[in-house]
Amino acid sequence: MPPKLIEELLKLISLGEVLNEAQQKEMNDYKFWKTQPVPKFDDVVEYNTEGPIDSSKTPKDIPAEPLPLLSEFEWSTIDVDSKSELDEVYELLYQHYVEDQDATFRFKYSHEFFRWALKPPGWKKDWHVGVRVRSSKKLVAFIAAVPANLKLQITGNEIPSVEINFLCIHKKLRSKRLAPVLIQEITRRVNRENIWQAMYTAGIVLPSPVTTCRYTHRPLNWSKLHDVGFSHLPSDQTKAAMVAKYALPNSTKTPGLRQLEEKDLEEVQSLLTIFMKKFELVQTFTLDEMKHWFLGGEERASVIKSYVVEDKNGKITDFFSYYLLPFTVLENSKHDELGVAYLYYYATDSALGERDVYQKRLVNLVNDAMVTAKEFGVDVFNALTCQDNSLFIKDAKFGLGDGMLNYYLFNYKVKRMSGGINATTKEVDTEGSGMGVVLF
Ligand SMILES: CCCCCCCCCCCCCC(=O)SCCNC(=O)CCNC(=O)[C@H](O)C(C)(C)COP(=O)(O)OP(=O)(O)OC[C@H]1O[C@@H](n2cnc3c(N)ncnc32)[C@H](O)[C@@H]1OP(=O)(O)O
Repeated sequence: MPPKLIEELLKLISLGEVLNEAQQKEMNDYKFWKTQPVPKFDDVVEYNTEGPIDSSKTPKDIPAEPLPLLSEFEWSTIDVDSKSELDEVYELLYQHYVEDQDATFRFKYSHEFFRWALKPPGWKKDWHVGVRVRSSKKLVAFIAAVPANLKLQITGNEIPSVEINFLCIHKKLRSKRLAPVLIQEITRRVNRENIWQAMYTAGIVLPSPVTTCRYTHRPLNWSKLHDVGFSHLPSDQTKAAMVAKYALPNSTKTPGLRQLEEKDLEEVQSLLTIFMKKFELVQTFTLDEMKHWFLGGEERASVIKSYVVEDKNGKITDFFSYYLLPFTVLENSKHDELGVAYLYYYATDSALGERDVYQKRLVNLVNDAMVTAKEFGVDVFNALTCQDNSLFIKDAKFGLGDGMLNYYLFNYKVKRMSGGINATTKEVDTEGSGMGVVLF
């Protein structure tokens, strides 16, 4: 049984889960969402009916002026190159973003993380949208969009899109219908750039998920997780047995494993493109985007770690990446930070061969990823059940969390796909998933 408090950690990671709105409303009760171009819960979509929901508009039809706000508030485009403005976003998210029930853990965003997450190639300042109190200038709400190209593998349809993230409203301004205003304003700003589709994830159920994935976690430093109070000792176990269970080798096992370098990008792009054919919905990457997302861009952000396996002939056969986003631990005498890694994109040419060999390869790669992650102070390694993660989750000793993450597309209907879990039991489905996109 995964320890109770690790479950809470997973809830925390599952954005929005803490809102306790798991109870699904009827479509008609979604006063805002029922007015938006999103599929209804009972819409049945087949491959031949996939496509935009509303394709009637051009940028000329979109108002040039921002949506009206109540007079005490004003729109404020955030300059993420400004340290003081990033500090304000940090402060807002730190105090008001997602937290566990006891408010013991909080995301510890760094400026570097924000710049990596908010400034990929094609980023627009206009898409980092804040709301301030007019009189005090205090930042009280935020939402962000970044460009992303999505592709449906079965139909071959490409969808120029944005990914929406970091929607956050000050706790004192909740339930005042400000979220729909933020969402409509970011939609307006994106539409002005002739982009009509978006992808986003949330713990809560909205009309209508493309798929639902589950969080899983793998303790790397069981003792520390126990120290900070969210890893309970099962009654039939000893501490030593738990530490031994999660012990990892000191060094990686796969011959030829090394950090990704800029010279590898083209080869990794080809490997990733072939590997991604396994999934139904994927993100495609230009070389510039690969440099940003996997090497940390010009700044070489250290929040993203990427590795490749180079065989004896100099060919790259495998690739994996994960990003680091620690938690601040409140009110603990021993530790004030928890290292957390999230599995990001990966690819392996073994996927083209026998399933057993592929599955074993994935387990080895993920174990190696975790060995490298220990060097960066990672205490717990998380993965969703998207991609082919369900093929290694059990063997690599990941525990199932109770946090669910729903994936959504705005203004595009697609056939629902597997999220790597059984729709009824929510247990891991060893057939893998159709979702190839990873958002953070
Ligand atoms: C083409 C370009 C398109 C671009 C846009 C694409 C869409 C992007 C969509 C956004 C993707 C974001 C991805 C992320 O960042 S997910 C992370 C969300 N953030 C958090 O969970 C942080 C903590 N919570 C908060 O800050 C607030 O509770 C938020 C801001 C979440 C809601 O504020 P508040 O609690 O004060 O509510 P309200 O009175 O203003 O508004 C109530 C309405 O808002 C609907 N609601 C509630 N939560 C969410 C949610 N997570 N996604 C979409 N809709 C949400 C809700 O169903 C209701 O509508 P309806 O039920 O009446 O219909």
